[in-house]
Amino acid sequence: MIVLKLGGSVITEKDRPETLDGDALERAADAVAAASEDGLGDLVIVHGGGSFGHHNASEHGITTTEGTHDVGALMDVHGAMVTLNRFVLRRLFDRDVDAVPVHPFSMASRDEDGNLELPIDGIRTILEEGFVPVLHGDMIPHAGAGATVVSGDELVAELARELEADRIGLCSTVPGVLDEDDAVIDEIATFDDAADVLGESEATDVTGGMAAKVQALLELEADAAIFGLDDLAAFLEGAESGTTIR
Ligand SMILES: Nc1ncnc2c1ncn2[C@@H]1O[C@H](COP(=O)(O)OP(=O)(O)OP(=O)(O)O)[C@@H](O)[C@H]1O
Ligand SMILES: C=C(C)CCOP(=O)(O)O
Repeated sequence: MIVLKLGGSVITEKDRPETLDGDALERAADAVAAASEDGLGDLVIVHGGGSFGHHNASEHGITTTEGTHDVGALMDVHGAMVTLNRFVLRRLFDRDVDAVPVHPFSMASRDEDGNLELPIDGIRTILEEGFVPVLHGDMIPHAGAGATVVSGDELVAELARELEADRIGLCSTVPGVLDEDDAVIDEIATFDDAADVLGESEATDVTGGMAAKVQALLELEADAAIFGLDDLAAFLEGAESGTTIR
């Protein structure tokens, strides 16, 4: 069982609102299709927002904790993510990957403390029937706050826990977590290992950039990797890639 996130920073041009990075998305889809042909096993894909979602959320002042009851604002963010989801699905579908959409807004929620609840049975059935579920960062109903953003990284962590993933990969625009000299840090075992270099995204991002990613992955039992697009094929083939979070 592999849970893979295609970072919004990879598949979109994150600093230009609602602009796809078509070449990068095609390369990512090629890697997934090639690995699937070679008998990858169960795969769940989650994609982030990049220039879809983050800009809209930021304009409306919505984050993972600041919610909205304005359905127009909610649908603005959700609609952008659904649009991006269609682009991702189309590229996978064109390469004979049996990818199907799973929209978190319609199934997940947060309780009053902000804890994410993600019913997993439907996703399990999708996998058992041989499809590849493709989730995405989204808006979700949030008790007492209307609706808030859920990041792809939170979804990855929850899916990995619930599905007892063997491997977790976050493909981002950087080749891994970088140190102060921009060299890839091979391994991170505690937040303090990298706290000094972990920052937010350089582009508009309402979900916390690299620091939030590492924090979420450290809480998991299974090892996770953060790597760039050049390493996606190798990751799917089972190689260690980028930064391993233990
Ligand atoms: N130490 C670090 N090493 C690498 N990247 C870092 C570091 N600190 C901050 N960053 C920033 O984190 C970004 C990656 O996080 P980001 O959340 O943008 O990625 P993503 O998950 O691919 O995109 P999205 O959140 O849109 O899905 C990098 O582009 C960089 O700007
Ligand atoms: C709706 C939004 C902003 C999606 C956020 O997902 P992420 O890019 O994985 O942080």
